[in-house]
Amino acid sequence: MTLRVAVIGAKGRIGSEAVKAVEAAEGLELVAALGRDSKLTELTDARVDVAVELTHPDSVMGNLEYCLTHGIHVVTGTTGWTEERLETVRGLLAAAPGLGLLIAPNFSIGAILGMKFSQLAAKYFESVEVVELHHDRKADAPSGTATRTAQLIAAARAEAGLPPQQDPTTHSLPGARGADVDGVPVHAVRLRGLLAHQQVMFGDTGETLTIRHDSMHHSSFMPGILLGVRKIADHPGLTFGLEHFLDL
Ligand SMILES: NC(=O)c1ccc[n+]([C@@H]2O[C@H](COP(=O)([O-])OP(=O)(O)OC[C@H]3O[C@@H](n4cnc5c(N)ncnc54)[C@H](O)[C@@H]3O)[C@@H](O)[C@H]2O)c1
Ligand SMILES: O=C(O)C1=N[C@H](C(=O)O)CCC1
Repeated sequence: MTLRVAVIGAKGRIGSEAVKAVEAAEGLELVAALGRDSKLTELTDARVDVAVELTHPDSVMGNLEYCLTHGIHVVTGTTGWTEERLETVRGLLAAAPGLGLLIAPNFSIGAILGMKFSQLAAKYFESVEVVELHHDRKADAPSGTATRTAQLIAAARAEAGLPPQQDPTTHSLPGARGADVDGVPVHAVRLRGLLAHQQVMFGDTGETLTIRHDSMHHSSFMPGILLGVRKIADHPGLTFGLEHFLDL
């Protein structure tokens, strides 16, 4: 059966790459490509099965609400997730049994493995800091990937009974020690020429371990998006993280 797919945010950096990927994919048909000025009714008019949502933290909630109240599964990579927003989408999904929503902070397989390796390493090191580096047009900071990585590390540390990290710094400019995500410092670099990069730095007595991932091109996200599109109908409810669709 051919899946009828839409891309919302089709003219954006990742959305335009997703349009090409869906068009080239076997078993998928691109039936709608929406930009900022498009009407969401185009989705229902085109009888879309799965919408790939790649827009902006200010737009994503409205798009998800339309899809989930009109019988359309969604795969989104848009960032800016908070517990409050997740509660809202859980409510929408509760009213739409059988529909699936995948929220993927990162679609790149390498980035997902980097998160997994960081989760594994977390309990063995006293210190950890996350540095994420992105292009200069990125809307949000820290990145969704870095936030998720820090949350996973913090949960693994807590589960292992590690105490909170100590920071003996007594003199610093505000922001110099990064943002605090569940006790893990996260530093965000924005630089023209970069795309999406992250290094997780662990330290303990006499050694460090750095887990680094680099996305050099938006094509790195496409296999993950296509996997999400193909699998989402079999995963009703909310799935947070593409790792749940991988055999990790
Ligand atoms: N999860 C991942 O792997 C991954 C990878 C790359 C980017 N992203 C995220 O995807 C989002 C988009 O990133 P980008 O670099 O492509 O940004 P971008 O600004 O290049 O593209 C976003 C596009 O969405 C459009 N848009 C905004 N509101 C819209 C709406 N209501 N309806 C339709 N279109 C709308 C904009 O006009 C723009 O063309 C960001 O949140 C980014 O962090 C996620
Ligand atoms: O380019 C972006 O913007 C990206 N956003 C995601 C994030 O915030 O983690 C994934 C990487 C690219």
